[in-house]
Amino acid sequence: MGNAASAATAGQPALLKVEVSGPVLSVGLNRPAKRNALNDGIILAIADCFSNIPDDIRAVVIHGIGDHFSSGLDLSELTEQDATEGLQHSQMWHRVFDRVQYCRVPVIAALKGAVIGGGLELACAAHIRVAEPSAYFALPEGQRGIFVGGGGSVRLPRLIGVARMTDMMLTGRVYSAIEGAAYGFTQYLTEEGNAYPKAMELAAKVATNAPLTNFAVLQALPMIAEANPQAGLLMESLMATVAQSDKEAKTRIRAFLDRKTAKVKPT
Ligand SMILES: COc1cc(/C=C/C(=O)SCCNC(=O)CCNC(=O)[C@H](O)C(C)(C)COP(=O)(O)OP(=O)(O)OC[C@H]2O[C@@H](n3cnc4c(N)ncnc43)[C@H](O)[C@@H]2OP(=O)(O)O)ccc1O
Repeated sequence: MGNAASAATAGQPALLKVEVSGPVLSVGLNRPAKRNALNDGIILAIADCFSNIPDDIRAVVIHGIGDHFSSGLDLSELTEQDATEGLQHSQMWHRVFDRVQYCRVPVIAALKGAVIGGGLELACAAHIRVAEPSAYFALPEGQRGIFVGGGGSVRLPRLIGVARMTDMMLTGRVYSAIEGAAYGFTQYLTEEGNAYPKAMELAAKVATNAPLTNFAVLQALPMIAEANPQAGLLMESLMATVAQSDKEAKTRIRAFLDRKTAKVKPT
């Protein structure tokens, strides 16, 4: 990867460890000594990385180097901010996490250890979340005297509901990996140490889908799900028509009919 923000500078390790594995881009938050706290440098590196996904990449895995996904906002950067700077800071995070959510290809988050505050908000912007038992989820903003600023109040209630997020924010309740799965925050719960390999395996799998189907799932489905039913059904028909008219769909359907492709079986 040639992006400047993720490159190591003057003896400092790169803030992101970016690796290519076939059609999958692996993006590791790389500040383990600070539990992958999100400072401006790492946020800008994420923006840079997600703005420059190479054309041949078909899926992205985001994960944390070390024992944790992320301890959230780097609190040492907040102490000097006034209200104007705070607003700019939060809106900068919004733009960056939007790049993750509206990424051209599916983004899978592999979660372990602390998934806290802004780290949880980053995970919310991914399309699939995979956790291992060490993962725990918390919003300690109330204890820090702040509010979520990375889009969490928009994305998290849509995943777990307003009531659970309210409880997390008011009481500082920490959800376990099992609760995260039960409440629909994560879609996969693996054995310890397996979240990243599982995320990479899933990424390799989604990378084999027709790009137009993945595009429809990432870009159209969220809008359809929030639209009024009539508008939603119209958008669905339009998207379905575009996808099934594509040569790729015709080739894939022909391959199934000719018994040249795998059947759908339970795993
Ligand atoms: C308002 O506008 C916003 C807000 C936001 C988003 C807000 C948030 O993210 S709020 C949540 C902030 N995070 C926390 O409160 C978590 C704090 N960290 C911990 O509780 C622990 O460090 C731990 C994650 C549980 C890990 O514990 P442990 O393994 O024992 O490690 P430590 O010894 O505690 O830490 C090692 C080292 O890392 C430093 N560190 C850890 N977390 C942070 C952090 N979040 N910020 C800064 N530094 C952190 C810790 O100080 C230690 O440093 P040393 O130098 O002492 O080694 C978004 C956008 C907006 O506009």
